[in-house]
Amino acid sequence: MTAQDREVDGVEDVLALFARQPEAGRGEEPGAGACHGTDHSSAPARQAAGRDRHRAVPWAEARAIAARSGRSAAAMATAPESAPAEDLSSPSNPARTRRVPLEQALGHVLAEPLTALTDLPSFDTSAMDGWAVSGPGPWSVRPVEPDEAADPTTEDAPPAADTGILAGHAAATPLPDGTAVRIATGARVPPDTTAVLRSEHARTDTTGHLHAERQVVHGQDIRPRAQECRSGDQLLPAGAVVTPAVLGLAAAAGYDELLTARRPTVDILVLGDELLVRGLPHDGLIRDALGPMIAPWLRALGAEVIDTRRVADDEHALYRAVTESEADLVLTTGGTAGGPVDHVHPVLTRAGAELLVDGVAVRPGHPMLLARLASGRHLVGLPGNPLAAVSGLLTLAEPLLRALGGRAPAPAYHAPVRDEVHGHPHDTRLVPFVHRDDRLVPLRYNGPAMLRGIAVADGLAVVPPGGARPGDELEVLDLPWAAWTDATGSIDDGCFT
Ligand SMILES: Nc1nc2c(c(=O)[nH]1)N[C@H]1C(S)=C(S)[C@@H](COP(=O)(O)OP(=O)(O)OC[C@H]3O[C@@H](n4cnc5c(N)ncnc54)[C@H](O)[C@@H]3O)O[C@H]1N2
Ligand code: MOO
Repeated sequence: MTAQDREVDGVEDVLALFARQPEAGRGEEPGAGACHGTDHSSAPARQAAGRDRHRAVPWAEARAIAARSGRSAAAMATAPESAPAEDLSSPSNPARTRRVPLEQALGHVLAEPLTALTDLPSFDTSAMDGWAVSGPGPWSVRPVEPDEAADPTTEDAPPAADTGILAGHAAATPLPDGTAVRIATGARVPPDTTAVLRSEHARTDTTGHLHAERQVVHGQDIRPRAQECRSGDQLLPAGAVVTPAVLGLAAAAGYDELLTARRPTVDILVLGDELLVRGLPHDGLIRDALGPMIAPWLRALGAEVIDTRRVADDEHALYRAVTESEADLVLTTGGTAGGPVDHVHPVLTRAGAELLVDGVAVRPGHPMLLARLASGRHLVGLPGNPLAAVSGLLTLAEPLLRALGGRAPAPAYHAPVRDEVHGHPHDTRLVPFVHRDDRLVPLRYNGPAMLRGIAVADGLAVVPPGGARPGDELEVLDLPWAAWTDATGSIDDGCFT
C-alpha cells in the first residue's frame, strides 16, 4: 500500500496514540475526547454536570436496565400472564413470532430452538467413491440390481450402464459376505456392508475379484446414520440469529420454514431546526448527520425501521409524534439537554412516561435517556452530538432491541489496548479504535461532535474511569458491519505494517 492509498482509506490520519494527544482539559479539538474539558469548565456548566453526575447511572448498569426492560416487554407481549418474565422465546403468542420460508429467513432470530426433524445423516452413507464391501477381501464383484440403481422417480427410464449405487438411489438389498458393489459418495450403503473401499485403493484382477491395496478397517468411510444428530436433538437455541450457515443446517435438518421472532419496530424522530437534508452548511445551518446514519445502523442491529422523520423544535409536534407512534421503540435525536428548545424531557413528563435511565456516566453521550411510555412502548433519547448519539445507540438502543427481538445478550469480550488512553475522572469513555496486531489502537477525532474516527473504526473501546495503560484489557463493542469492511478489504491491515 502506498502513502497515497493510506491517505485515501482515512485510517492513517485518524490513528493516533492517545498519550500523544492534547489531554482533556486543554481543549476538545481535535478530539482527544475532551467533551468534559471545555464543556464543563464554566460555572453554570459545572453545576449542570454536577446535577447530571448525581442522577447519571453507571454505564454497565444503564445497559443492564435497557436489556431488562426489553426482556420484560418482550415477555409481556409473548407469554401468558403466568409465564416467567425471562421466557422470551415462548412461541405461544403469534403476535411476536412469524413463520418465515427458509429463503426469507436470513438475519431473523429463531423464536424456538432448532430441533432436528430427522437423523443426520438420515441413512448409512458412503463417504467416498469406491466399493461397498462385506467381510474380508478379496471380494467378488456384484453387479447392481436394476431396482437398486434405479432412480425411484424415473422407474420407466431405459436401463443404464452399471454405475453402481448412486447418491439419491435406493440400496435395500443386503450385501452378502465376500462381495463388493460399486458405490458413489453420498449413496446409501447396502445393509451388511462392513466398509467402503476408495476406488484409488482398490484393484480388480483378471478373474473379476476386487483386492484392497491398503488395510481395510471395519466401518471405514461409512458415515453412520445419526452421526451428526438424532431426530429431536436441539441443534440451536431460541434466540440464535439465522446466518447463511444456519439456513444450510435448517435445510439439512428438514425445515422448509422457521419460526422467527418478529423484528422490533422503530420510529426515528430527528429533532433540530438547524438541520439541512441537502447541500452545504450555510448561515449557521448544518447537515443532518444522524438521519442517514441511524436507520441503517438500527437495521444492522436487527430492527425494522418504520420511518425516519424530521420534527421541528416544537413541543407539541414532538408530543404528537411520540404519543402517536405505534412502534416498539421511538428513538429521538437531539433535544436531550437543558437548552431552550430541548423538548424531550418536558414531552416525556407530559406523556406520563417513566424515565428508566436519565443520563449515563459515559462520555460522550451522557444526556442519553431511556423511558417507558404509558403505552408500554419504549423511547430512547439520543443526544444530538453525532458521536454522542452513537454512544447512546450502543449503550441503550442495542441491548434494548436485542432483548425485544428475542436475542441473547452479546457475550462481552476484552482485548488489550496498545496505547495509554486518557480517562474521565468519574465516567466511562467509549473510544473508537481499530484492531492492529491483536491490540486495540485508539483513534483520534473522537470528540462528541465528530464522526471521522468512528467512520474508520472497528468498534468502541470501553475505557473505565481513570483511563487505561498500555496492555490493559478493555471491553470491546463491535460495530455490526465490521465483517463487511473486512470482506471488501477497504480498510487494509497492510497500512500499518
Ligand atoms: N449546559 C449544558 N449544556 C450541555 C450539556 C450539559 O451538560 N450542560 N451537555 C452537552 C452534551 S455532553 C451534549 S451531548 C449535548 C446534548 O444536546 P442535545 O441532545 O440537547 O442536542 P442538541 O442541543 O439538539 O444538539 C447538540 C449538538 O448536536 C448537533 N446536532 C443535533 N442533531 C444533529 C444531527 N441530526 N446531525 C448533526 N448534528 C446534530 C446540534 O446542532 C448541536 O451542535 O448538549 C450539550 N450541552
Ligand atoms: O459528550 Mo456529550 O458531548 O456527552 O455527548
